[in-house]
Parts: sequence; structure tokens; C-alpha cells
Amino acid sequence: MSYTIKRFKDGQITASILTKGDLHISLRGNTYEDLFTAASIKDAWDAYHALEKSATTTLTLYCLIGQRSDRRFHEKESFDLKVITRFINSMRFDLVQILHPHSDVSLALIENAIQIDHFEYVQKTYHTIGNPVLVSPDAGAYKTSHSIAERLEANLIPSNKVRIDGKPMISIQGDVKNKECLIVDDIADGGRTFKLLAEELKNQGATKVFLYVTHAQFNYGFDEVKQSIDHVYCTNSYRDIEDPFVTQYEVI
Ligand SMILES: O=P(O)(O)OC[C@H]1O[C@H](OP(=O)(O)OP(=O)(O)O)[C@H](O)[C@@H]1O
Repeated sequence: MSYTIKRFKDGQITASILTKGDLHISLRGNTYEDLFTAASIKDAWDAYHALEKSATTTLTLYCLIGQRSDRRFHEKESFDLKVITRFINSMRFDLVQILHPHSDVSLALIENAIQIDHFEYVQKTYHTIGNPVLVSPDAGAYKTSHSIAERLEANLIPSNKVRIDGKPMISIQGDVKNKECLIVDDIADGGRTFKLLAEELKNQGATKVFLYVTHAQFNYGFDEVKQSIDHVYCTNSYRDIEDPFVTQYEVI
């Protein structure tokens, strides 16, 4: 099965199916354009395979747009993940695979969805560094980090971020003195959460602090995070990064 995509000058996308067969679309999925591209391909495929009931369709998204907006943050605001997942459901794929979603809400809202595990990337990072202590940065990350630590038979130190009078305060529940630490989480947006945590880990005696995130946005660059983090490990689910400070595992 193969297809082509044509973009008109005004941005419109048209998909054409070249050869028949099972459909598998792999995209970052981190833009609305990616989702519309998938919808065009699926529409063309459906038309061309109307009589072929046994053919299957799979959509793989490596960095689902809106995954952090997994609730209505304010009664006057849109619930963006619900809008996005409704659109995905309207395409009617037999299977939708999502790499390391921010929370289970994405999987609950998307029909026929399964998670692509990020364990292998954390495992590679863990062995490359040489068995560091894992650190989970907040309550949201604890459950996943706990399961990863068990699978790696690694030590895990939970930490938490609370705001006191608007100022972020980090609490670390364990001894990191003279230890190398690996913070593990799903997404770096600006990276401030990890910069502050790394500073506190070093204040408490950590010798080195590394960061693993599956989805590496780093929307403000690396200057700030470089001040307290020694190296970043991530996938290229969101974008390709050319920087010696970053090791990327290619997923797309
Ligand atoms: O790079 P930064 O800008 O510091 O952001 C990164 C943090 O934000 C996300 O959590 P979020 O606060 O969305 O999680 P929540 O579901 O607990 O609100 C993500 O899981 C990281 O922990």
C-alpha cells in the first residue's frame, strides 16, 4: 500500500492512493496539519478500499498534540484534548498507537488506542549513564517512573513541586549526596521544571544530573537548562535537535 500527498499553494492537502493494501500512517501528530493529513489519506483509502473489508488501518502518532490539556482547566476554556481526540475518532482507524502519552486520558478518549512504551529509551539512557538513581519530578510522573524503576531494578527517588506564595518549591524525598541522578518524565516544554529540580538535586549533593524526556520541545532553547543539567536524552518525537548537549533516539 502506498500513497502521495500534494499541497496546494493555499495550504490545502490532497492525498492519493497509489497501490492497495493495509494502511499504516506514521506521523509526529504534533500539529493540526498532521491530523488533517491523516484524515485526507484515510478518506482516500476508504474510498479506494470500499469493498475490501479485510484490509486494516493503523495510525501511529509519536507526539500527540494537546496531550497535556487532558482536562478543562477553566470553565470558560475549551477542553482541547477532547476536541483533538474527537477529530481522531472521526477518522475511524482500526488501531491508533500513541507514544508515551502525558496521561491515560488520551488513551481513554481515543477509540482503539494503545500506548507505545518508552521503556526502551529510558533503559538505553540508564545503561549509557551507568546505573544512575532515577528521580520522578512530580506526582503525575511518579506512577510511570515507579514501574520503570521496578523493570530496571533501579533506585527511585520521588520529588515534588509545590507553589508557596506563587514561588515553586522543590521537595526531594531521599538522599542524593554523591549520586548521579536521572530525572525521567514525558514532556519538556520550557524545561523550567527540570532546571529547578536539577539545581535542588545539586544543592543536596548530587554529582551529576541527567534528564530523559520522550517529547523534547524545549521551546526556549537550552541555555537555562544547561546551567544545572549535564545532558539531555530524548526521542525525536517532537522535532530533530542538533546539539551536542542532547542525545536523540530516532522514532520517526
Ligand atoms: O518543561 P516545563 O515547562 O517545565 O514543563 C514540563 C512539565 O509539564 C508537564 O506536566 P504538567 O504540568 O502539564 O502536568 P499536570 O498534568 O500534572 O498538570 C510535564 O509532564 C512536565 O512535568
